[in-house]
Amino acid sequence: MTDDSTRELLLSRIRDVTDYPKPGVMFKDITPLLADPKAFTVLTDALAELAVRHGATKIVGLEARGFILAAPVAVRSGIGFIPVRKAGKLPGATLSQTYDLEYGSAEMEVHAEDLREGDRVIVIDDVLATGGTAEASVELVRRAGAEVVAVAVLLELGFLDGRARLEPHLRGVPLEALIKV
Ligand SMILES: O=P(O)(O)OC[C@H]1O[C@H](OP(=O)(O)OP(=O)(O)O)[C@H](O)[C@@H]1O
Ligand SMILES: Nc1ncnc2[nH]cnc12
Repeated sequence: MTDDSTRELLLSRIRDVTDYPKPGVMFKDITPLLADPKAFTVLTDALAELAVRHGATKIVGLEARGFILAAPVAVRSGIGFIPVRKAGKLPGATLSQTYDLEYGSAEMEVHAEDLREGDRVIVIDDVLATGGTAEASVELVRRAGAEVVAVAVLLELGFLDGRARLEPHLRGVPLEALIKV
């Protein structure tokens, strides 16, 4: 469980950048958190605890910031890491999914052989904004035959209503946000 002091520490290490990458966007920059080993460790431990609590057998991280968070969680929890990459970066046979996000649209891919029926996947990312990225990742994991047991993010941007968009697609799967603004 994430207590108030943990949430306060994590939130204090996220920097607001106005009008980035486009006018009107309040960008939540996690680089100060990554540069603070105590905060990064607290974050890794909290996400690893979620992975274990939900009985995950695979950790899916979303390129690029999701990789930074999910990789140490995989090591900490002893669970395998599966990268979901932006299109065109994976060398093997892939499944792909297009999606919209707060400031654009994109396509994500996963190696088809990395996920299969029986796998219990926790999807990890840094930010839930409009929910488009998370929705696409859930779809991708399910198309690969695996089960999504949780979606976990560091920060939920409540004012963008991503949770409401995502919930019908989650079909009861918990969306865990360590902090919400
Ligand atoms: O909820 P959404 O509106 O879909 O937005 C959330 C996504 O946006 C950011 O990724 P981005 O594609 O900017 O890429 P990056 O991780 O490579 O910086 C962030 O890391 C999430 O993956
Ligand atoms: N406002 C935001 N800050 C950081 N990452 C994001 N991804 C989508 N919207 C974002």
